[in-house]
Amino acid sequence: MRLAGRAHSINSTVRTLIARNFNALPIIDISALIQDDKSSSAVDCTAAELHKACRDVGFFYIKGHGMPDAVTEGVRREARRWFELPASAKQQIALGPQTAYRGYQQLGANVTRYDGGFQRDWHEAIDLYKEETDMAASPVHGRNQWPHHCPAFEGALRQYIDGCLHIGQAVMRGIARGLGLQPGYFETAKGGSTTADSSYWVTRVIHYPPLEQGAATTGSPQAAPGREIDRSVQLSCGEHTDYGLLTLVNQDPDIPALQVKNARGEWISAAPIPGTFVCNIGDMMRVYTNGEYTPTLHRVVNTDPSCSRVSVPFFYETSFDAEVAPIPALLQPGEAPKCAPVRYGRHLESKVLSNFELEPQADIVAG
Ligand SMILES: N=C(N)NCCCC[C@H](N)C(=O)O
Ligand SMILES: O=C(O)CCC(=O)C(=O)O
Ligand SMILES: [Fe+2]
Repeated sequence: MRLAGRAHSINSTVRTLIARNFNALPIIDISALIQDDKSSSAVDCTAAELHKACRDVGFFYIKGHGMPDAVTEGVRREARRWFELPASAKQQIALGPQTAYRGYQQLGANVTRYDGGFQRDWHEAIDLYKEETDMAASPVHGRNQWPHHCPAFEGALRQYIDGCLHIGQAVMRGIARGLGLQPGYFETAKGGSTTADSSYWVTRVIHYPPLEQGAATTGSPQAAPGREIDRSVQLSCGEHTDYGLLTLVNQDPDIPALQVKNARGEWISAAPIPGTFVCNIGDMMRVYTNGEYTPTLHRVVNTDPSCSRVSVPFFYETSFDAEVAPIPALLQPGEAPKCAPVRYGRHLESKVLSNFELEPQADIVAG
């Protein structure tokens, strides 16, 4: 566990820079958190491992999460079948401003900001969020477009989301403890409580076809002015950090494609390990910890021309209205917060509204 007298923040910044030269991602068994064994020293050990992983890497695998393989595999299998449907069937649940950005996005519709320009992501996906009917309050509020015509897929997704909410809450209890806070800190946080019920969760069901032969996947893309798309580089998903608290990635086995950037700028593979989720912290954790935990850049590059990959990341987030600010108990006496408070919902809106190309591109062949 963390001790009360903490190093001055300059030291902690230096330590973070050194420590972020990781070559591999830690694997953390969270079974003690899932069992919620309050008295157990196993919970303290797990919390200490989470603390080190969040501070030094920002990414880790979790095992012992209790979600049966049948659920993680089932949702990927049903997703794969759904993506094989004809484009016209998939377009019936197409997303746009009128669907609160919930539903299907075809190959190339998602873009990632890059040094002032934009780069097209080579994936198709279904985006779902916590349902919120007060549509006037946000452009992302609305109902989901569930794949109603595939009841097995819809059922698998709902079961998967319930399970992920439970795991997300348990891991956040461990992270709170690792920070020296009450385990339920994020559940009762002053700026907005985050529980399995209140989390403004997101899930993306993603299909990554192989990259086109000869596509450039390395090198620095040209900065493009305004919203111009840089076509010199093709990545399955461009380099980014996630927007909220905690991401859980359920990925196809045997296809290493997710890559995590260390402080030397090297890409470290987050290759699939059966029975685990890859976990990472998002932008809100940087604010809560006043920069001690920074979200790690990552990208997806599916270069194997014989493999098409499915992943189902689940984003466990704060409530939509949460006012996220540095946690006072984590500051040194007299230390001024350096991270400005953020309303999570506003941050999410700004990301989502810049993620889609508004005009369909003639050079994209609908999958
Ligand atoms: N909900 C989350 N975190 N989604 C992450 C997607 C990252 C890619 C997106 N085009 C972007 O530029 O952010
Ligand atoms: O597909 C993956 O492995 C991760 C995708 C991702 O980083 C995201 O959607 O935020
Ligand atoms: Fe991500």
